[in-house]
Amino acid sequence: MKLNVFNTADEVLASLAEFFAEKAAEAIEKHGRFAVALSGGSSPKKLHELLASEYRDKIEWEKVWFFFGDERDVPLTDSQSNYLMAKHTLFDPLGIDPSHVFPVQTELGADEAAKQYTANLIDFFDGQSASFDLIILGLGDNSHTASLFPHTSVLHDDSASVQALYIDEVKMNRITFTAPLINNAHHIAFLVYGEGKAEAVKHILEDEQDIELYPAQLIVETNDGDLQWFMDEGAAGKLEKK
Ligand SMILES: O=C(O)[C@H](O)[C@@H](O)[C@H](O)[C@H](O)COP(=O)(O)O
Repeated sequence: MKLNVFNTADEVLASLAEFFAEKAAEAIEKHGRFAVALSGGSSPKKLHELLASEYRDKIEWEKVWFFFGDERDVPLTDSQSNYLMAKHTLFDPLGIDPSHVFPVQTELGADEAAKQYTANLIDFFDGQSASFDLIILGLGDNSHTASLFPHTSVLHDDSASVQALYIDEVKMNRITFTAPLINNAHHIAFLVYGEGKAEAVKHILEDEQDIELYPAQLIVETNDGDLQWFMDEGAAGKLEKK
């Protein structure tokens, strides 16, 4: 696992954008496509905007396939939709072919949408266990990532799949990759900036193992995958070891 700590959020975003481009080039070179699962929330917005501007001509976007590590159970036209955020900040500015984007079909209802997404992944990965070239993750100040929230049943799901569940903390259904599905990726990148995340970062990286309290501890490097953190000094501020 590698910690990349920068002075400012802009430097964090620039570094992750470059990492995205490098992994895209490697994957396209190796197997002709780049499959990436995006994170929701607000942190990735500026990353998307950077990719859509500075990297417009530096990545073979027609060979990139987009998925979502989690989604809120809202219409895809709802301002809370992770898909809609990515559409506005990345897909539309780059003119991404909609057939290269896999929204969670929330119009089916959360349970059916999760089942359908799991089936979509099996199909996309030709019946093999889904192994994304890159999964981008955020970190909530309560130590959740994707929609793996504290004290929820999905934390104990050892299937590499997509699950739907009601999250009391946010009073809504969420659809989420399980930890094994995330951990099966070749590259996992946490994008975390701001002092508000410092406590959660310390819990994940330095405190005792307690996945019920700190679900992002579930995200680990596996044999052929690498895990990197892209943080600013604010988010890393409570770490003893940097
Ligand atoms: O759907 C979501 O909300 C995200 O996938 C979630 O896991 C997010 O990454 C964290 O909550 C951090 O969100 P911010 O980037 O807005 O702080």
